Order: sequence, then C-alpha cells, then structure tokens
Amino acid sequence: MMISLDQVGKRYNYDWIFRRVTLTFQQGGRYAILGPNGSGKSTLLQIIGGAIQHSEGAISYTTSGQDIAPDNFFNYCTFATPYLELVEEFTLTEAIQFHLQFKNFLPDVTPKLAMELVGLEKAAKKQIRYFSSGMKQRIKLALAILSDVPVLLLDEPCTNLDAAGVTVYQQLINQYGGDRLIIVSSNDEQEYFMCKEHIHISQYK
Ligand SMILES: Nc1ncnc2c1ncn2[C@@H]1O[C@H](COP(=O)(O)OP(=O)(O)OP(=O)(O)O)[C@@H](O)[C@H]1O
Repeated sequence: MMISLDQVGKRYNYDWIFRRVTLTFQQGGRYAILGPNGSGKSTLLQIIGGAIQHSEGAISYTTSGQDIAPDNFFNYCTFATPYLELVEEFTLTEAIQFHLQFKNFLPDVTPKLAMELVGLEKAAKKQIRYFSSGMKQRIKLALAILSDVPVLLLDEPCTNLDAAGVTVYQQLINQYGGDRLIIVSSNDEQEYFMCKEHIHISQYK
C-alpha cells in the first residue's frame, strides 16, 4: 500500500490550513503528523483517509501496483479518533459484532481476545453509554488496530487513557502493527513512540 499526496492544500472559507503538502506514505511505514493545537493535524489525517475533501492538489492510493479509487479507500483503512462516536445503545459485544459487519479482525483475533487485550472482558455485556471515556477509547483502539486492514489512521490515540491504557495501546501497536502503514496525528510522544518519520504540519503554511 502506498499513499501519495501531491501539492495538497485545505482551505476553510478564506483561511488556508495548509498548502503544498507533497508526501509519500509507504507500506510498513510509521509516520507522525506533528504540530501545535489547531495547526491542521487532524484535518490532514482525515483528508488522507478520505473522510474530508481537500481543496487543491491530488491524492492517490495504490496497492500491488493497482490504483485504488479514492471512494473505495475506506475499505483499506481504519480510523481511531476522539470525534467518532460509538453507538451508545450497544453493549460492548454488540459494538464489536456491528464493527465486524464492515471489517474483519486480523487472523486469530476473536471478539473475546479483543476485549481481553484492552482489559474490557468484564464489560462485555455493559452498554457503551455506561463506559468511561477511557474505556471508550480502549474500544476504539481495539477496533481500529485489530482490524484486518493495511492502513491505520490514529488521531490522538491516547486521549483519555490512563498510564495502563497507554501501555495497552503501545502493546497493541507492537504486537499487531505488523507490516501495516500507520499514521498518527499527535502532540504526545507516547502516542507516536513507534514513528521514525515526523511530519511537521507547520512547514506547510
Ligand atoms: N469544519 C471546519 N470549518 C472551519 N474551520 C475548521 C473546520 N474544521 C477545522 N477547522 C479549523 O482548521 C484548523 C485545523 O484544525 P485541526 O483540528 O485539524 O487541528 P489540529 O492540529 O488537529 O489541532 P489539535 O491539536 O487541537 O487537535 C483549526 O483552525 C480549525 O479551527
């Protein structure tokens, strides 16, 4: 999997958030998008994932030499973000079953194992509405990282996590990251501990 950005820019009304972003993300790479609050990290991550439209430039996705249509890229990636909501009426078991209607887990990962890996096995029958913010974040990370997709897009992945939760996140990445492309938008080194490539969004103003 390779994602290429060519002179990509994003504007809201009259304000350019960033311009002339030309980058290539390679399979197996670990990339951190860094910058101060409001600099455009989340916006760039969402543009890469096709969740929002860029204002100028071009983005292409290729796998095994074949182009992927931008409208199909959602099949190849998962997002974990603080702003995507879980369905509050579901129990944890139902939330996982719902997710599995759209994406498979990695081979050998079962719903039970996914819950255990993020320390939520005792909450299997609890409704999401009664979960703490840190528990919700653990589920989002499990669903994103354990899905069988080649690209993981993680926006502030340790939001609301306690120290044990941060360790859980880092273990999931180390154990299940594999040869996948991982892009993290972050201000916190604990979140991008595995990223050799650092992209400073402030460069693209
Ligand atoms: N829908 C929108 N309409 C207008 N402006 C927006 C919209 N979404 C984001 N912005 C603006 O774009 C800029 C970048 O926001 P973004 O959330 O990408 O920053 P960030 O670097 O991820 O910030 P943080 O570190 O606080 O999460 C901000 O100035 C924000 O106000």
